[in-house]
Amino acid sequence: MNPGPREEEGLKTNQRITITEVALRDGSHAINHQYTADQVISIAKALDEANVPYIEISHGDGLAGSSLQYGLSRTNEMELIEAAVSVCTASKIGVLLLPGIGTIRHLNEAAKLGIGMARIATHVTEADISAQHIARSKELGLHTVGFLMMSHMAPPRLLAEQAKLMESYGADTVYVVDSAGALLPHQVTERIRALTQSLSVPVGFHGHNNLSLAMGNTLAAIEAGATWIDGSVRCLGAGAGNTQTEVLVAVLDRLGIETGIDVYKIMDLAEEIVAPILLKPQEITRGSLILGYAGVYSSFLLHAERAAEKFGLDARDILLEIGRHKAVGGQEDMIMSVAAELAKGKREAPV
Ligand SMILES: CC[C@H](O)CC(=O)C(=O)O
Ligand SMILES: [Mn+2]
Repeated sequence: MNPGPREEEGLKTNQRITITEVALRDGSHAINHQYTADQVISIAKALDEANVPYIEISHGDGLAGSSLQYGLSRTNEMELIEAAVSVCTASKIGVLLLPGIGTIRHLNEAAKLGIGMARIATHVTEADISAQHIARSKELGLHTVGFLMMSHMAPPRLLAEQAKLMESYGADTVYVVDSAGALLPHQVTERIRALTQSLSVPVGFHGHNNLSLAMGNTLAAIEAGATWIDGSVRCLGAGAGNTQTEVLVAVLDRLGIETGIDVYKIMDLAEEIVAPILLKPQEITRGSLILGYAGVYSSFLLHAERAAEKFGLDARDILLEIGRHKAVGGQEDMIMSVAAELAKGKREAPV
């Protein structure tokens, strides 16, 4: 399959990378959490046939995210998880859980459906709230991942301390998560290195493409020692989306880095099954670019666009203000209040 010479310099070619496909979870943000069971079945089946090791399925904000605050799911996520488990033979289904949004009860329920992985996500400086959930996930026999969101907001040393906490609670892998797509390649390198130097467990990377750096950052992460990588077919994810899985698989194949994923099959499912369900192509629009520029949560984009329409504002002004407030995941309600304040200021400004 590999068509030509490999550019191996700098990357270890004997590395094996484990890919987690997130289009059915992070991609849920991009389609307003409107997945149907039929869509999930056809995507999961095709990912399984392409031999993708892990497929994450949950509301975009993790288990139990379906709410007025984060957006209501069209289909109960447990139904989606069950449907995906029933059609997968090679791929394992994973879930995302943000302690406080999802609870141990939701984790137990998902485990009963036959998942193989749970990723426990916290803000980058709040790893301590993951202890119980990581411990329970381990008791359930799941591959357990600590997922440190908004990693651009912590310097490498602090990030490594937080990762170490997750490892001490039992995490099998810890991820650097560039939720805002704000990290630059050298900052990814520094962060991944800080983790690989202080942890005994593998390190992962989850990128967003708001600054068009998802692929570059992912390669920097791999070069710095990350061996667990997230991708989304057709970039289907929050903001400008994630590292595009089918492209990543092809690039890694050219580099001689093993993923076990069938290059043609992952391309075909991207083109034939996922592309038709996109509401619009995952482009870097001025809105998503601002997310990376201002360091704002990628999943805030559609909320900010709605608030901009409601208050007659430019979504970029709202997102810049949210960036100044250093809002973290879970603070979606701030978007409407910030927009209301900006609109008030605009009305009251002297003409
Ligand atoms: C709100 C959860 C979030 O979408 C998780 C994630 O994928 C990220 O932080 O990038
Ligand atoms: Mn994400």
